[in-house]
Amino acid sequence: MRKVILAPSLLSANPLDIAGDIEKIKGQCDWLHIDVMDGHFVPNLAYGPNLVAALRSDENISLPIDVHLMVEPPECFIDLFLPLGVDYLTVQIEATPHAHRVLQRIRDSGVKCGIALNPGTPVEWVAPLLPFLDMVLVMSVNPGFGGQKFIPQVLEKAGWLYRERAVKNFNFLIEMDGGLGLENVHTAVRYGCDVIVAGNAVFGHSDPAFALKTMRDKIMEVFQ
Ligand SMILES: O=C(CO)[C@@H](O)[C@H](O)COP(=O)(O)O
Ligand SMILES: [Co+2]
Repeated sequence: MRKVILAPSLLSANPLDIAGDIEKIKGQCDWLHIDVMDGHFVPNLAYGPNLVAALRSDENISLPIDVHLMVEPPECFIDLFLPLGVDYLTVQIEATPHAHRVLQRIRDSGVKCGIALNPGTPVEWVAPLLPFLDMVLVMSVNPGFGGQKFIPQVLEKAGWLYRERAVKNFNFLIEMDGGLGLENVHTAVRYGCDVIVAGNAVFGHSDPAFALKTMRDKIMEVFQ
């Protein structure tokens, strides 16, 4: 059985009580997913290094931190995050002509590197990068906002990555982000996803820990 990682997105947490929301879910999740938005690559603004630093220095929070940079160009911003003790730093492939160089810099700093693909970006774009990647993030909504509708056509990208990884013996994780919840989490896992990001389905629920536990149960059914 594959280990499936649940990574709630703090974009949908209560901005006035992020620590309180993390306290509610920390027994039921594996990572924390943090969205960074620049108002340029995406039409929204969200989170930055100060939140990441505050989370990392909080002794009550030991969960791995997965930072999703929706900023252009990422090479101008990665140095803000690399010294903070993040676990994964993911950049969008559409945001730079120098994806390989950016990934190398992330890796050289001892941080795991990921590349994200918008729904309209062909998955083959990442093919030359696969040997150097720790994670591929398949966006299942257009980036910029939480609470959007899942785009099912992206599932095939996860399937392609899963097969490519098996055939060529690569090590990257396959992450999916956007519009995921109780009704489709099992489908994403069936297509090969290892990391499930969910914002609205978790923090929009009256009991976020219960929402995560129910997602976990749905995932378990895939392997039975
Ligand atoms: O990167 C993004 C949005 O750009 C995500 O991480 C969202 O935060 C996911 O939220 P939901 O679609 O699960 O509500
Ligand atoms: Co994200």
